[in-house]
Amino acid sequence: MQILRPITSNDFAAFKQIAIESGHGFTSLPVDDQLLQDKISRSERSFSKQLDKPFDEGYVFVLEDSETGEIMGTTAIEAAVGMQVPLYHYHMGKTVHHSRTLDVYNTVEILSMCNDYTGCSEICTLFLREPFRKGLAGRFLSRSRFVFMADHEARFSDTVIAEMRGVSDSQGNSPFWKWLQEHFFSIEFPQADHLVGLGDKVFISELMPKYPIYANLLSQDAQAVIGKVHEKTKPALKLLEKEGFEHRGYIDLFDAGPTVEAKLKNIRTVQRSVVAAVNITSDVSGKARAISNQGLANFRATFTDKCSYDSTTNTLNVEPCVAQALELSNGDLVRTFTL
Ligand SMILES: CC(C)(COP(=O)(O)OP(=O)(O)OC[C@H]1O[C@@H](n2cnc3c(N)ncnc32)[C@H](O)[C@@H]1OP(=O)(O)O)[C@@H](O)C(=O)NCCC(=O)NCCSC(=O)CCC(=O)O
Repeated sequence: MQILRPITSNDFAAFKQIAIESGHGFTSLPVDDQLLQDKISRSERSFSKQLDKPFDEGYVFVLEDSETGEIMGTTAIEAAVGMQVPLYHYHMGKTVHHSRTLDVYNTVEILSMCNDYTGCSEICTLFLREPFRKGLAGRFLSRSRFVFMADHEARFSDTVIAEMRGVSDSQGNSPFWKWLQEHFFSIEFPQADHLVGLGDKVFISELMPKYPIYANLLSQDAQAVIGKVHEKTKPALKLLEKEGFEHRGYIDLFDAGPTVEAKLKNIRTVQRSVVAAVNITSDVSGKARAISNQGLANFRATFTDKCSYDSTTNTLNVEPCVAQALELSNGDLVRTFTL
């Protein structure tokens, strides 16, 4: 079975392998042993903290094949972003240049730097290793975060964002960054991206243009990637759009990838999942469902067709192997949704 659970220090080697595979532009997973270890320790502390509101917790999950022990992928949730180190975005607005005398009316797009998403929760670090990108695993990995958030609502903000990886090539060249580099910075995109991944963002406030930028003054190549995602990130965006996430004009400072947002309570998986009592029984089969045990440090979730939901009794019938994998006993409550 494929089990989603909190990361532990034993997962370090697999986590590092995922950081290597994720490549350039995947800011939240730099290949840096100390940083990856720190992320794991911070996650372990976050899962065990007693809290009634979010601050700077970071929850990291891994998807494990319980038969082989192989780690298939990872994902994470930041409880509240920008609280320790400022979180910057460009917001795309419009300004109108109008001359009645000359009968000229031009609408120009303006990029203004802001910290508008400070305090929001962020889903991030979604990565399923290439051999496993088939079937329902990717969908499960993305959507399961929302059931965790629904079950531990007080730990998160009511607004959830996702910063989508923007366009860059296999060498890590980003057309948007190239323009910024030429005019304001002298370092390469992978180095800037790496510094941000390490949390070292001071250089942004030191070197970033201080005034709003007219988008039409950027190079054509830079303009073309504003609000666009990396080819490999299109499935991740599609999954979020199906959940109701929207792009409201915020983009990443460096690669111009879109940041999308949704209210936690409006996310489709939150709305459509149900909390049901478990009935452990043999020979059950039905539509594939995701099931979580609603735990915190002992959070476990899986997806299976060895289950069936009875809406009249609000009961989820599951086979013993499913109950065992999720550490469930008869009558325990689970959150479940159809995949
Ligand atoms: C994102 C995942 C985990 C998704 O897994 P899979 O690729 O197996 O998913 P899938 O079920 O095959 O595809 C999901 C949905 O995307 C659609 N889809 C597939 N390819 C597409 C394309 N090129 N353009 C548009 N849509 C596409 C599928 O039809 C499906 O929609 P239907 O359901 O309608 O059939 C994976 O692709 C991955 O690891 N990608 C590389 C890493 C990455 O870039 N991660 C995001 C970084 S940005 C980030 O982490 C923040 C965002 C976040 O955390 O969610």
